[in-house]
Amino acid sequence: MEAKRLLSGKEKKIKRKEVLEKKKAIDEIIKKASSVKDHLVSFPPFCHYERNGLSVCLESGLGDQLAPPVKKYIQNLLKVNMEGPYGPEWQMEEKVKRREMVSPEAHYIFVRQSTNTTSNENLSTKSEETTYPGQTGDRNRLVGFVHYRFIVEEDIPVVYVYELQLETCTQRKGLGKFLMQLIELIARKNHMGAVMLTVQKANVLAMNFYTTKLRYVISNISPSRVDPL
Ligand SMILES: CC(=O)SCCNC(=O)CCNC(=O)[C@H](O)C(C)(C)COP(=O)(O)OP(=O)(O)OC[C@H]1O[C@@H](n2cnc3c(N)ncnc32)[C@H](O)[C@@H]1OP(=O)(O)O
Repeated sequence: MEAKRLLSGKEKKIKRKEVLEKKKAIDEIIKKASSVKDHLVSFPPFCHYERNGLSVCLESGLGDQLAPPVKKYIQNLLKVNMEGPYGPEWQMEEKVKRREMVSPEAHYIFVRQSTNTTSNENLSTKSEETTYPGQTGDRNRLVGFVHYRFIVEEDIPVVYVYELQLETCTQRKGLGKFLMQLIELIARKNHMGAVMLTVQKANVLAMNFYTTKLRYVISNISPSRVDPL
């Protein structure tokens, strides 16, 4: 049996007030989290990652404060990593990503590898192979980044991971998992209800990383639930 009772004018007013108060509280949470310039400060053990032959340090950044060589680096790494999975859609997507990159809402965690921490000749060869524009000769060269934002999805404040991008030489060394753990800690500390992200179905390795390794589940509002093709 389906039953319902229409609300009186007074009840409707109370309900509307409750909804507005909830929205205001969520907006405040987002505003507060977004106003923090450097989320890494709260998690000192996450400033360095030394495992599996990898030695890197992390630093924070903001979309509207990126230096030109860093912007170039981001664009280039995105092209290297994402042109394949996006296929013919890449040209359009690249323009979208360029706009997203510099948004004042964009928070970044940059991964830098100190080139003089290794005496390994192979690594210096590798860094030559993967030299990206704007960082030739840089002693602490960039090797990856996370772009995340604090937004509201389905009335819930969430950390949305726009990009997690690592250079090939730093992949499969646990760094991606480490960065996502940091994002989850940032989410919890800032009272977010979830961590969300979008992965192209064609990006099989990343799908596997999020769903199998990190046990992320497909959201009810995912386009893939509406259009499973
Ligand atoms: C929201 C988004 O940003 S979607 C786009 C994600 N980014 C990309 O696709 C860019 C290219 N890829 C990358 O930058 C990285 O490989 C990431 C972010 C996908 C994963 O980060 P990594 O540091 O490589 O992952 P990490 O080492 O922590 O975990 C690896 C696990 O992910 C899966 N995985 C990652 N790379 C691979 C691979 N090349 N082949 C098979 N499985 C892989 C496996 O389950 C693997 O577990 P295992 O090594 O124990 O077998």
